Amino acid sequence: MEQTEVIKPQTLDDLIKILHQIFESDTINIKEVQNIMESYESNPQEWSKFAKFDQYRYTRNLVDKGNGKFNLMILCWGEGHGSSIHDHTDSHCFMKILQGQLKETLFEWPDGKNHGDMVQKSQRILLENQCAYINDSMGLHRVENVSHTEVAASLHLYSPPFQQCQTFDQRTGHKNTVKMTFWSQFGERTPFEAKLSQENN
Ligand SMILES: N[C@@H](CS(=O)O)C(=O)O
Ligand SMILES: [Fe+2]
Repeated sequence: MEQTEVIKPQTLDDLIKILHQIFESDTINIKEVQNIMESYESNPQEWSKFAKFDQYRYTRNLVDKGNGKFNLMILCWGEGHGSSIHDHTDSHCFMKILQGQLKETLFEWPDGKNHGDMVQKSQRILLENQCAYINDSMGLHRVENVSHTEVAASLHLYSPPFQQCQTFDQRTGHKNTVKMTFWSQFGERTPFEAKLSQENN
């Protein structure tokens, strides 16, 4: 049996250091990354400087550029906030819950024949410290903070990094390409000029 080393990151900085080491290699082991992200015990003192919320939409806050190999970001979800159905531009997507809970709904890619509702594959609630994984071969997803009383925060790693994705209309399967924006980068609010003509997904 293959032996996977279990390294427990002690802090968020420690986790980032370990991720840099892992992604130096050209081949990555999905389970290994997922396990390491999961074994970091979320400590808000370590990440609150990145967690900036907006009243209306979930925010994407860049934490680390992973030497060009990955983007690590914290997404902040107010009560009732959710994403549209979207893909991940052929990248790996790891998503760890830092605070609260998120509902993830998986959908099949529309096949262009059915013009009705998109086909839902599964649904689950992700709990604090859990780390989910998705890529385009597994389908599309929508993520939601369904709580009316609690906010949520999640740590996302995308490799390779990407700046746009496709969003899908649940009722028709029609798609749009959208640019993705950072609400903040390294703890600083993104200046207005840099955000012009960008949207959230
Ligand atoms: N993939 C989405 C967040 S999520 O709904 O998985 C994003 O990066 O904005
Ligand atoms: Fe996503």
